[in-house]
This record gives sequence, C-alpha cells and structure tokens, in this order.
Amino acid sequence: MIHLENVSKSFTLHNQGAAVIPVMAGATFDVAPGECVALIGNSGAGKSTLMRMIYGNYLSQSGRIMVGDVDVATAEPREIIALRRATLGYVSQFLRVVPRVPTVEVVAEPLLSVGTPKEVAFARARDLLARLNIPETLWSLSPTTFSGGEQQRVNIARGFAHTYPAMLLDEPTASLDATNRETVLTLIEEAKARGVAIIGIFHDAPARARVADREIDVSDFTPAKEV
Ligand SMILES: Nc1ncnc2c1ncn2[C@@H]1O[C@H](COP(=O)(O)OP(=O)(O)OP(=O)(O)O)[C@@H](O)[C@H]1O
Repeated sequence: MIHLENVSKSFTLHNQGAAVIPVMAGATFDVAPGECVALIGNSGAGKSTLMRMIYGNYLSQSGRIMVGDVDVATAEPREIIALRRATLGYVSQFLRVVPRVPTVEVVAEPLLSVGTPKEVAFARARDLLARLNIPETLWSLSPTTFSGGEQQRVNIARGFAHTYPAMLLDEPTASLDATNRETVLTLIEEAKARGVAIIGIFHDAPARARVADREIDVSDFTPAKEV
C-alpha cells in the first residue's frame, strides 16, 4: 500500500549562507495492507522528516513515495489534497481546528468530506468520543478551550473516524493515561484488522512492541558524512 524507493532529503538553510544539510538518502521500504511499521532511530535521525515527506509536507529530492497509486514525490497539490481526504490519514500530536465548530462535528468531518451520510458520520463520531472518554457535555462545544489531553483525544477520534487505507501516526499514545492509551492501541489493532497500512513513531516502547509488526531504523538512511 505504501512503497518508498530511494527517497532522499536535504535541507537548505537560507539563513546560514544556504548551507545544504543532507538528512536522508536511499530510504526504501514497503508497508502492506494490515501491517504496522514503526520508525525508530535516535533523536534527529529523521523519523519526523520521513513522515512529513510521505504526507507531502516536505518535498523529497529524489525517489518515489507511492501511497496507493499516487506518487507523493511528484504529485500535484490537488492530488495530495485528494489523497489526504480519502486515502492517507495522519494523526499528529496536536489538534488544529477551525474555531467554533462543535467537537462532534470536528470528529465527523473526515467522514462527511468523503460523502458518508450525516447520521452515520455523527454516530461514529459519538462512539469514538465515548470510547476516548470525552464527557458528553463537551461534544457540542468547540474543542478550542479543552485541556491538552482532551484535545489530543479529540484529535485521535478525528484521525480514526474514517477508515483510510493508509495512516501515519506520530506518537499516538504520548501523554495519555492508561485507560485511554489502551483504547488507542485497540483502535490501531482494529485499523490493522481492517487492512489499514500504518507507519508510526512510538516512543512508548511497550506500545510499539504490541502494535508494530516491524521496525525500520531510519538511521540506516542517514547519508554518509563527507570528510
Ligand atoms: N525544516 C527543517 N529545516 C532544517 N533542518 C531540519 C528541518 N526539519 C528537520 N531538520 C533536521 O533534520 C534532521 C532530522 O530531524 P527529525 O525531526 O526528522 O528527527 P527525528 O528522528 O524525528 O527526531 P526526534 O525523535 O527528536 O523527534 C535533524 O538533524 C533536524 O535538525
């Protein structure tokens, strides 16, 4: 479902004399439907950079990043937008929402945007909010004033509302309590059972051991330093 071939990336630091810093070279791997691959490697190895390239936020210098039949490395912006709507989900660590939209609608929105009937989308949203222990009294309010932990759980509910064929998870269990962490791990297991191909960064080692089928050490793709 996800196929990376010879992906490389360097950053140009325009405020430092246009210094070019190569951070990745030759990244090659596949993720099959129903499989969860964990990106590992020291801090600074390039885990987040790789995720951002797969999501199309950072442009890769070379290679192919196939998600389904779209090559993110060369796709037009409108193709990336369509890919994100229907095919590729991304659960980041923080919620970014339009102000004044009720929580239940924030969670239902990814389903509504792919044409799911309103009652089905809202039922799924309510189910996820309940599973993630967001009190029902909050569902009709905007999440902008929620606590950090509540916002994180709303973000997870939104991320898992639509069954994307491929998902990127950036530390989905970070700073959750034991009960909610368990719910998130179950959501990941359910997604895998439905055939979702998942790439995740999990600093929570027991969580990684439970849901990941394979680990990819991103430092294997660190370019050799020139001497
Ligand atoms: N926008 C950017 N501009 C310049 N350099 C960047 C940029 N983003 C990342 N880097 C550099 O790329 C390298 C990889 O960073 P990245 O954040 O991907 O690492 P990571 O493995 O996710 O680390 P951590 O586990 O600490 O989050 C680092 O050396 C970082 O300084």
